[in-house]
Amino acid sequence: MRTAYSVQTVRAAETELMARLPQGALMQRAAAGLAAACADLLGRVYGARVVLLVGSGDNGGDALYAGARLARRGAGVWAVPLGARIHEGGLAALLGAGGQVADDPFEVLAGAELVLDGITGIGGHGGLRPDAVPVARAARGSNAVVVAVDLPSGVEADSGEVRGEALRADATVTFGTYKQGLLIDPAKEYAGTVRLVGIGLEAHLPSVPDIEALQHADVAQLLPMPTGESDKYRRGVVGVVAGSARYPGAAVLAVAGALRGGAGAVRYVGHAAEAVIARFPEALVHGGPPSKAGRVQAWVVGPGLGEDLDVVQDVLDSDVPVLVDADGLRPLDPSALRDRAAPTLLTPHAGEAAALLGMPREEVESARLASVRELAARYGATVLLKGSTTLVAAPDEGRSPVRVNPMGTPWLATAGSGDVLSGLAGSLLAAGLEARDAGSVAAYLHGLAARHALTDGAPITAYEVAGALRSAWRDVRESG
Ligand SMILES: NC(=O)C1=CN([C@@H]2O[C@H](COP(=O)(O)OP(=O)(O)OC[C@H]3O[C@@H](n4cnc5c(N)ncnc54)[C@H](OP(=O)(O)O)[C@@H]3O)[C@@H](O)[C@H]2O)[C@@H](O)CC1
Ligand SMILES: [K+]
Repeated sequence: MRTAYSVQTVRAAETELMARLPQGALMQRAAAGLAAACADLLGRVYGARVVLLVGSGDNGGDALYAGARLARRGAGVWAVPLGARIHEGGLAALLGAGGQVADDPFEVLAGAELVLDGITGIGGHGGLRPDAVPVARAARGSNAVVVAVDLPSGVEADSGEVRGEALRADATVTFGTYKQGLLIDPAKEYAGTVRLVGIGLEAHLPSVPDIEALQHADVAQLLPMPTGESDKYRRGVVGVVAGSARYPGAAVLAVAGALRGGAGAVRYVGHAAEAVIARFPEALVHGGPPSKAGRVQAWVVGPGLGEDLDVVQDVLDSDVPVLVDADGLRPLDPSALRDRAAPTLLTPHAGEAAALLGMPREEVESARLASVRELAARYGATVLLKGSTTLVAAPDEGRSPVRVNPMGTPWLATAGSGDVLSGLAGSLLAAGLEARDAGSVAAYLHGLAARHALTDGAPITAYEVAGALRSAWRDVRESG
């Protein structure tokens, strides 16, 4: 599991730790780890040409002290000051070690092998300021390896947003813990390979992180596996209420996802039974209503329902876990959902989330973490907010971290892909996973399947993603 903390939590832990250490000790630890990572990347430090982009805060200080360490080992190091102030101790250390302040930033960048981006870290807001933009572009356009100090400059540390221009790094060396933005797109894409340097902060961080991301081994542990005693009912039956005469395809795609989620059987209820059976003879089909269709261990309701929304309440009246997606999200009443005894999992995209919260879509997009937490609290449901980084929050007032999906790909923004995801997550619910696990494991497998399907870099269809779920599952199992 990869975990991350908000800036507020990091600063509180830092204050606690600093009170026990001599002044400046923490920054020295950070700089030592940073210099060691740079030495690894350079291979040979002696004679290497290093440029430091230095902002006005401690992030610049880290860069200057690391630069001083490299200069002492024989590197040529030039600082490019980009803030109204500069960390004085760091600058003195650099100059004392034989480093210099660059006369012409563009000239030193043209010959650089390594650039340390210390413009802003957790204290930065908004994109790069105008005077830093041409310098950052020159750094990116050079042949140098760009290493971000703590975070790529120009990204939002907490939300992972990039509001203006940011400096794309080849690698990021982060201190004490991952910052939230390092796990959330688009900032995550700017970070390159992330290396975590321990500075003793760990012991002062709360045991429950603010956010977490599953990795292969976590998913492998959560995947349902049949045992010798399993029959199809013990493995779970998932009921899928989806599709309509107008949108039969949504039913086919949701069933395709459900068949590959580990449940023992899929029971389809709705007006697209012929289309479902034509593609999947193994599905059990019923005309409806869901409450008369026979026992299931979890329901999926919503994809492609169109206007036929009475079934949503019928399903919510059941006493088993229910996943509500797409059209099914329209008629939801928060207090009725909060009163359900069994878990509910909602899977909106940003537009649907905005409608559920009664706010403009842009507000959800610009505060996705806060929005998913708010939705979960208000509706008393686990919420999976789809997007470039899918987020999953439980309705427990922050007791469990928000899960972020590290496996997304922009190729998943394709028609029907959400229908596959809802069938898959519902199947995992029926197989016995908790709602937060079902949602986050489904998002992970779905993203991984898209990557498997994308073998030749050409566009993929939702149906192909469903088909690749088997190889995604195998990939996870083999590594677990
Ligand atoms: N916490 C820890 O445990 C440890 C922290 N450490 C390090 O300290 C870093 C945090 O340092 P920090 O607090 O001084 O903030 P930092 O990111 O350097 O920014 C400072 C100033 O930049 C400015 N500024 C703002 N936005 C900007 C923009 N878009 N573009 C340009 N400038 C912008 C703004 O000042 P202004 O110019 O507005 O006066 C702001 O006050 C952290 O990331 C890590 O590297 C480690 O050494 C040890 C352990
Ligand atoms: K930085």
